[in-house]
Amino acid sequence: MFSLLKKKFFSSGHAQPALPEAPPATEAAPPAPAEAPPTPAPAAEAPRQSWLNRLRNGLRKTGSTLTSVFTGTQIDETLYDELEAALLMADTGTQATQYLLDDLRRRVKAAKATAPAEVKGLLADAIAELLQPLQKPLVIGRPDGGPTVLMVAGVNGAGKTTTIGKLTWHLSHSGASVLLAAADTFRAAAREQLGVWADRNTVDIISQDGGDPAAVSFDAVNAGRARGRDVVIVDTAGRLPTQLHLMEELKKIKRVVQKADASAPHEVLLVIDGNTGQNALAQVKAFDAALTLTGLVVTKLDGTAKGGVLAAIAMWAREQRRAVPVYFIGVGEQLEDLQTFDAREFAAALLS
Ligand SMILES: Nc1nc2c(ncn2[C@@H]2O[C@H](COP(=O)(O)OP(=O)(O)OP(=O)(O)O)[C@@H](O)[C@H]2O)c(=O)[nH]1
Repeated sequence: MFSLLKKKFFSSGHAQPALPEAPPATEAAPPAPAEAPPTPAPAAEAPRQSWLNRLRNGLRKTGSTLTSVFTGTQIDETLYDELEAALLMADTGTQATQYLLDDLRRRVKAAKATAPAEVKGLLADAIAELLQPLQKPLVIGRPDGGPTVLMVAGVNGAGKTTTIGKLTWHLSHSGASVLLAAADTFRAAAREQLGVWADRNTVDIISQDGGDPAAVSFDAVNAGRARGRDVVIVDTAGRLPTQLHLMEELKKIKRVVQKADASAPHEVLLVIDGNTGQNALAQVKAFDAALTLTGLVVTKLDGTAKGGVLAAIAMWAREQRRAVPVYFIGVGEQLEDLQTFDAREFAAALLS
């Protein structure tokens, strides 16, 4: 699931996350490690095939309109027109739609395709190729042994905290020790929610009632280094890009994290709700302008009719001439519903 640099991560079996040291005043102590583990079977044991089935099911609403285009008998302008409408309906956006149609026409010509069913296969190839640059593993571990700091942002309800909880679980079971920072200092429920994930995973959490989110993040990075943690994950409060003061707060968190560790944050991740389609793309642009994102997590691809947004994001990243990988995608609320993004699997699931 991750590309883990440290040797110890490759050892067989699951390293137990280390117990935290005596907690400082601001820290909520994790419960006894005897606490029952969160949910079902470990991801490593969850067959990729079952995940692919869930992905296919999740994308059915998006895919059914697209695949219906290929039920005719001829490859003609009507087919391309219908495909254009279907791609736009799937929130692929005008640029990516035009790009895919042009690319598809070239592929159809080169393959001398004569049946719509062949065109469907060629479209899957075109989508997979467009999405390919989004596929990249998240690298955890630093040559100097310091913690990899992940800063996580997004609008309210996008799935940040849940994603962090799932990632923590996956990381812990890969042998990485994690420390969480509850940088939403204003909403008690948000801290509690992160605290539940910390409890479930038996990892320590730096949290503060009120106060400055940047200060909590600063403390967490220092604590992560002092305690030899492999990963520090900073959960920030949800915000809209239009809330300029809150976007300034995010920038400040990033700056202050940098003060605690000049090479951090090593990843600035935006969590987006795949169900929000083009709106999610607008969020990517706005958060990127404020923070320079290094990666994305797309949640709630279960039951969405807007799965084409990944193509729109790929097109945007292409224009930026920058890799902004989609490290993970989510198709549900269970631990194993968050998995790495694979361009070809996604394209195949979309058109299955
Ligand atoms: N169906 C589905 N639900 C999800 C997925 N990921 C997260 N959720 C749910 O989305 C809801 C919001 O998730 P949170 O993790 O609380 O979102 P957040 O971004 O931290 O929200 P704020 O703290 O308000 O900013 C929760 O009910 C999650 O269980 C997913 O992939 N699919």
